[in-house]
Amino acid sequence: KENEFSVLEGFYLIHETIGRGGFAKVKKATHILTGERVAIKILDKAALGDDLPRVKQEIETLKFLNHPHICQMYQTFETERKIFIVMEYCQGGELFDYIVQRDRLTEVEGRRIFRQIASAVAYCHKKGVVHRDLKPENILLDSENNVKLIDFGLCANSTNCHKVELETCCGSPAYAAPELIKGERYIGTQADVWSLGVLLYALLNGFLPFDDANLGILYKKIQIGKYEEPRWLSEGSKNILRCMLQIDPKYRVSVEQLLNHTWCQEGNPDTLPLIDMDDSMNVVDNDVIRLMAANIGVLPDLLKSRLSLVNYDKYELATYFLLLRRKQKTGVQLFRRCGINID
Ligand SMILES: O=C(Nc1ccc2c(c1)CCNCC2)c1ccc(-c2cn[nH]c2)cc1OCc1ccccc1
Repeated sequence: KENEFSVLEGFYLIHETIGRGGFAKVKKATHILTGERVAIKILDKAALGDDLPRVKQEIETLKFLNHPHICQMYQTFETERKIFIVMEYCQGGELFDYIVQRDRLTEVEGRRIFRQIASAVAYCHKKGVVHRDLKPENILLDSENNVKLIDFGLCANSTNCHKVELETCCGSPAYAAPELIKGERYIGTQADVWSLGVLLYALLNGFLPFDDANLGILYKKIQIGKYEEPRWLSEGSKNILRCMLQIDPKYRVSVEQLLNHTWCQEGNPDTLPLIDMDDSMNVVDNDVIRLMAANIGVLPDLLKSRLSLVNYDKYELATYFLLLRRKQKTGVQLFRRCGINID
């Protein structure tokens, strides 16, 4: 029996299991060349059964999403029995646990988290991707409690995601939009905005706007769309929640409009990555290329051309991404001094 990790040997050191999703196991690992921590999502093809297309869908989608608040995919491996997806390390765990530990977030903290989620979703919508399963369990946090959106297994990609109508009813009931649970044809971006409203409500209150153990009653509550506004909610937060939790999708705001809502703009609008992240993606970072080329012993231009074939089964691409993240985190000076010692 081939050791299931032999394909990773020499590239990654595998550590303990940190989480088990539905049909995935997530292990802590180290990217050997840079020493950076990563998380490796391991899926057993046989156990996946007819969920295999969802995983392929997630991999294809993550290939063209590059955003600081979307969990970055670095590399994928496939053996005859397993699929390995090397992901960004999110040691803050699930947003769900973060809220539960605090009962509910303050308005300042809730706004910071919500703006990061909304900027990631706005970026996806601009790229023609609707997530369709937005909920605290699908939002992880990194070591600085910054948001990392995960699980694009249910997402729908299409060039005109703002217009095309989707049928498949999916996602978690408590976060599902009225039009979605009515089984009507719906617009994915509008359903995502409803889920964002349920998410913000959960962040600020610590409980759900529509909840019931009985699914039928829960659906009724969502369609009526009436929810409690606890006394601790500010006028601004009540207003932005109303903009998202409109039962008629025609009256619901878009994510772009959300980011410009006064409530979102309040306080010090910290540097939100509103610029289109892909510009930075297309312009290859020369510091990283020079450092890598020197260490690997190839000419920068050759390395650039190898990286430009952005197919994720290349170790160099993972190395490039991780060094780029390190530079973004540590700043240029520190980065320039760090050599990668390849013996
Ligand atoms: O790096 C990830 N998780 C992760 C890493 C370290 C630690 C924790 C969590 C919290 C538990 N205490 C130890 C610290 C990590 C990265 C990506 C993905 C991922 C990306 N698409 N799909 C899954 C999943 C991840 O995890 C799942 C998880 C594990 C334990 C709890 C909460 C969440």
